Amino acid sequence: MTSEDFFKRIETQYHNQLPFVVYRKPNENNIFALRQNNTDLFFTEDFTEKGFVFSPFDELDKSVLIPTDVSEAISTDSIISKSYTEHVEVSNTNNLASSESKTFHTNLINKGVEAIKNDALKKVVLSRKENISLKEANPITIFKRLLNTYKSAFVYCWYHPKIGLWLGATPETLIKIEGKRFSIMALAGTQDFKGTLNVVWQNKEKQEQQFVTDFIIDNLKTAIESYKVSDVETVKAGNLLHLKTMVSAQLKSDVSLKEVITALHPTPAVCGLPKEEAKQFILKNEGYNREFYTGFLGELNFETKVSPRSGRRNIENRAYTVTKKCTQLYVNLRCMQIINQQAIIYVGGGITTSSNAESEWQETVSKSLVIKSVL
Ligand SMILES: C=C(O[C@H]1C=CC=C(C(=O)O)[C@@H]1O)C(=O)O
Repeated sequence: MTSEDFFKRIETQYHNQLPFVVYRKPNENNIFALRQNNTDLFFTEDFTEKGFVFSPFDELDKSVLIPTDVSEAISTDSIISKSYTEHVEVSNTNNLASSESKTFHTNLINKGVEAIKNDALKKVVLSRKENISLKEANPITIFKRLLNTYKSAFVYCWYHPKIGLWLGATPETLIKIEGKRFSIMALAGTQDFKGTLNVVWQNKEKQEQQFVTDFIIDNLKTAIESYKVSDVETVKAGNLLHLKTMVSAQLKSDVSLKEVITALHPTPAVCGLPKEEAKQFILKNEGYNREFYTGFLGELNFETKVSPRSGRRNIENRAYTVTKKCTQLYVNLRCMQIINQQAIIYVGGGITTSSNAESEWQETVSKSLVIKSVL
C-alpha cells in the first residue's frame, strides 16, 4: 500500500473515532497498523489472545487489546509525506508550574533516597508529567515526525475513543518471544549524548542497570532451561545514552506467557526493588497516575513464519518452515498523551542511594526533549 493511502486510512479511522494502532519496530522500514472495526473495549484475560496489547504500569489494572480478528491489518514501507516537516508551534504555558514541579520532584527524589538509606528500598524509579499546550495537535503529523526522528526506537500512535490517544518512541524492549525462545532487554542508566558512544559510566548508573539484569535472571530462573547474558553495552536513544544488556533463554515447555509477564513487569527499569515495596512507594508519593506510561505495548501472539536456524539450505529443508507464535512487547517510555490541545509528557529516572536530586531532575528534563523536539 502506498504511504498516502496508508495514512489516509489512519486519518479516516481517527476522524471516525474508531480504535487503531500504528507502529514501526526498531530499525525497520515497514509501518504496520490495526484498524478496529467497532468501538468495543477489549481486554486480555490471560495473554493467550491475538492482537496489539496496551498495558498500564499497575499490573492490577486491565490490559487493553486491539484484537486482530475484529481489525483490518495494513502496512506500508515508507513515510512520504508533505506535512511531517511542518513545525507545530509549541507555547509552553507552564513556566511557573515548572518551578513548582521542580520543587515537588526534587523533594520526591530526596524522599526516595531516604527510603533507600533506611533500607526500605534498594532502587526506585520516580517520575513526573509535564503539560505542553499545542497550537495544532494532529497526532498523525506528530507520529510522522517521531518516525522520521527516531529510527532505532519502537515508534507508535495508539488510540481508543474510550481510553485516549498515546504516542511514543521507546528505546526499551520488554520481551521478544518466538515459540519458546526469548530475549529480554535490561536498559537503565542515562547520560546526555555528546557525539560519542565512548563514554565513562559512574558506579551509580552501572549499579542501577545491574539491578535490572539481576532481577530478570532471579525472577525467571525457575521458568527457563538455561540463559545467556550479553556484555553491557552503551546504546544511543535520541539525545541520550543508556546502558544495556540482553538476556536470552529458552522457556520451559509448561511456562505460559502470562507467567513470564507477571514475573517481569514492572521491572526495576521502571519501578524498583523490591518490586512491590517500590510500587507502593510510587503509588503513594508520585502524586499522579502513570496510567500507561511505564506499562508495555506490542504484538501479542502474532503468527510469524520461521525458517530453521541451521541445516542444509535446500528445497527439502524449506518445507520445514514453521509458523510460530511471536510476541514483541516494548516498555512505554519517552511517551505522551494528547488530550484536546495539550500534550502530557511522561518522564522519570532510577533513584539509588547515590542519587543527587538536581542531576536526577536534569535527567528528566533531557528525557522530556525526546518528545518536545517533535512538537
Ligand atoms: C523511566 C525512564 O527510563 C528508564 C529507562 C532507561 C533509563 C532509565 C534511567 O536511567 O533512569 C530508566 O530506568 C524514562 O525514560 O521515563
